Amino acid sequence: MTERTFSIIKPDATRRNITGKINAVIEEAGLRIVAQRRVHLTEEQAKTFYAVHAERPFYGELVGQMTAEPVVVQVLQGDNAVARYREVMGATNPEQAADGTIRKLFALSIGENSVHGSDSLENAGIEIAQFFTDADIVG
Ligand SMILES: Nc1ncnc2c1ncn2[C@@H]1O[C@@H]2COP(=O)(O)O[C@H]2[C@H]1O
Repeated sequence: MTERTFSIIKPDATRRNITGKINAVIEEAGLRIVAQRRVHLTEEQAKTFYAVHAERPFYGELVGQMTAEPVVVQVLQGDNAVARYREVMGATNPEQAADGTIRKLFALSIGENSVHGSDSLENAGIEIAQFFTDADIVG
Protein backbone atom coordinates (compact mmCIF):
# COMPACT_ATOMS: atom_id res chain seq x y z
CA MET A 1 0.00 0.00 0.00
CA THR A 2 1.35 3.46 -0.85
CA GLU A 3 2.04 5.42 2.33
CA ARG A 4 3.73 8.62 3.41
CA THR A 5 6.16 8.89 6.29
CA PHE A 6 7.98 11.78 7.94
CA SER A 7 11.77 12.06 8.01
CA ILE A 8 14.28 14.42 9.58
CA ILE A 9 17.90 14.63 8.46
CA LYS A 10 19.43 15.68 11.77
CA PRO A 11 22.02 18.35 12.64
CA ASP A 12 24.93 15.89 12.82
CA ALA A 13 24.30 15.19 9.12
CA THR A 14 23.60 18.75 7.93
CA ARG A 15 26.77 19.84 9.76
CA ARG A 16 28.80 17.30 7.75
CA ASN A 17 27.08 18.34 4.48
CA ILE A 18 25.90 14.78 3.74
CA THR A 19 22.18 15.39 3.13
CA GLY A 20 22.63 14.44 -0.53
CA LYS A 21 24.30 11.16 0.39
CA ILE A 22 21.40 10.34 2.73
CA ASN A 23 18.84 11.29 0.07
CA ALA A 24 20.61 8.96 -2.36
CA VAL A 25 20.16 6.01 0.04
CA ILE A 26 16.49 6.96 0.50
CA GLU A 27 15.88 7.12 -3.26
CA GLU A 28 17.83 3.94 -4.00
CA ALA A 29 15.56 2.18 -1.47
CA GLY A 30 12.55 3.07 -3.62
CA LEU A 31 11.21 5.91 -1.51
CA ARG A 32 10.28 9.19 -3.22
CA ILE A 33 10.96 12.57 -1.54
CA VAL A 34 7.63 14.34 -2.13
CA ALA A 35 8.29 17.34 0.16
CA GLN A 36 11.49 18.71 1.67
CA ARG A 37 12.53 21.85 3.55
CA ARG A 38 15.58 22.99 5.48
CA VAL A 39 14.67 24.53 8.83
CA HIS A 40 16.41 25.56 12.04
CA LEU A 41 14.13 24.14 14.74
CA THR A 42 13.23 26.36 17.67
CA GLU A 43 13.42 24.92 21.16
CA GLU A 44 9.62 24.97 21.27
CA GLN A 45 9.34 23.04 17.99
CA ALA A 46 11.84 20.40 19.15
CA LYS A 47 10.17 20.02 22.54
CA THR A 48 6.76 19.63 20.92
CA PHE A 49 8.06 17.15 18.36
CA TYR A 50 9.76 14.98 21.01
CA ALA A 51 7.13 15.48 23.76
CA VAL A 52 6.70 11.69 23.95
CA HIS A 53 10.28 11.50 25.30
CA ALA A 54 9.87 14.35 27.83
CA GLU A 55 10.43 12.08 30.83
CA ARG A 56 13.44 10.27 29.37
CA PRO A 57 16.91 11.10 30.75
CA PHE A 58 18.21 12.04 27.30
CA TYR A 59 15.42 14.55 26.54
CA GLY A 60 17.41 17.71 27.32
CA GLU A 61 20.39 16.54 25.29
CA LEU A 62 18.08 15.51 22.44
CA VAL A 63 16.39 18.92 22.29
CA GLY A 64 19.81 20.60 22.49
CA GLN A 65 21.19 18.54 19.61
CA MET A 66 18.11 18.99 17.43
CA THR A 67 18.23 22.79 17.78
CA ALA A 68 22.01 23.18 17.46
CA GLU A 69 22.06 23.44 13.66
CA PRO A 70 19.56 23.24 10.79
CA VAL A 71 17.71 20.05 9.92
CA VAL A 72 16.01 18.89 6.72
CA VAL A 73 12.39 17.84 7.16
CA GLN A 74 10.94 15.54 4.53
CA VAL A 75 7.89 13.59 3.46
CA LEU A 76 8.75 10.22 1.89
CA GLN A 77 6.27 8.27 -0.20
CA GLY A 78 6.26 4.67 -1.35
CA ASP A 79 5.02 1.13 -0.75
CA ASN A 80 4.80 0.56 3.01
CA ALA A 81 6.83 3.75 3.46
CA VAL A 82 6.71 3.79 7.28
CA ALA A 83 8.20 0.30 7.72
CA ARG A 84 10.41 0.60 4.65
CA TYR A 85 12.06 3.80 5.93
CA ARG A 86 12.65 2.26 9.34
CA GLU A 87 14.47 -0.60 7.59
CA VAL A 88 16.49 1.87 5.53
CA MET A 89 17.42 3.94 8.63
CA GLY A 90 18.57 0.94 10.67
CA ALA A 91 18.54 0.55 14.45
CA THR A 92 18.45 3.67 16.68
CA ASN A 93 21.86 2.70 18.06
CA PRO A 94 24.25 2.72 15.08
CA GLU A 95 26.32 -0.05 16.68
CA GLN A 96 23.31 -2.33 16.17
CA ALA A 97 22.37 -1.05 12.70
CA ALA A 98 22.55 -3.44 9.76
CA ASP A 99 25.07 -2.97 6.94
CA GLY A 100 23.91 -0.57 4.24
CA THR A 101 21.49 1.31 6.48
CA ILE A 102 21.74 5.09 6.86
CA ARG A 103 22.70 4.85 10.51
CA LYS A 104 25.36 2.20 9.87
CA LEU A 105 26.79 4.33 7.08
CA PHE A 106 26.60 7.77 8.69
CA ALA A 107 25.50 7.92 12.36
CA LEU A 108 27.98 9.04 15.01
CA SER A 109 26.20 7.79 18.15
CA ILE A 110 22.76 6.92 19.52
CA GLY A 111 22.04 10.64 20.00
CA GLU A 112 23.66 11.84 16.79
CA ASN A 113 22.08 9.16 14.63
CA SER A 114 21.64 11.24 11.47
CA VAL A 115 17.93 10.60 10.78
CA HIS A 116 14.50 10.31 12.35
CA GLY A 117 11.59 8.40 10.85
CA SER A 118 8.00 7.99 12.03
CA ASP A 119 7.30 4.80 14.00
CA SER A 120 3.69 4.33 12.82
CA LEU A 121 1.34 5.52 10.09
CA GLU A 122 -0.67 7.43 12.70
CA ASN A 123 2.42 9.26 13.98
CA ALA A 124 3.53 9.91 10.41
CA GLY A 125 0.34 11.88 9.84
CA ILE A 126 0.80 13.84 13.06
CA GLU A 127 4.49 14.59 12.37
CA ILE A 128 3.93 15.57 8.71
CA ALA A 129 1.22 18.02 9.80
CA GLN A 130 3.68 19.75 12.16
CA PHE A 131 5.81 20.87 9.21
CA PHE A 132 3.84 20.61 5.96
CA THR A 133 0.45 21.48 4.54
CA ASP A 134 -1.20 19.35 1.84
CA ALA A 135 -0.20 21.99 -0.72
CA ASP A 136 3.50 21.49 0.13
CA ILE A 137 3.40 17.78 -0.74
CA VAL A 138 3.61 16.96 -4.42
CA GLY A 139 3.26 13.22 -4.87
N1 LIG B 1 19.30 6.13 25.10
C1 LIG B 1 18.55 6.50 24.05
N2 LIG B 1 17.58 5.68 23.60
C2 LIG B 1 16.80 6.04 22.54
N3 LIG B 1 16.94 7.20 21.87
C3 LIG B 1 17.91 8.05 22.28
C4 LIG B 1 18.74 7.74 23.37
N4 LIG B 1 19.60 8.78 23.54
C5 LIG B 1 19.30 9.68 22.60
N5 LIG B 1 18.30 9.25 21.83
C6 LIG B 1 17.72 9.98 20.71
O1 LIG B 1 16.33 10.19 20.90
C7 LIG B 1 15.73 10.10 19.63
C8 LIG B 1 14.27 9.82 19.61
O2 LIG B 1 13.80 9.42 18.35
P1 LIG B 1 14.73 9.39 17.04
O3 LIG B 1 14.26 8.34 16.10
O4 LIG B 1 14.83 10.77 16.50
O5 LIG B 1 16.20 8.97 17.56
C9 LIG B 1 16.46 8.96 18.96
C10 LIG B 1 17.89 9.24 19.38
O6 LIG B 1 18.55 10.12 18.50
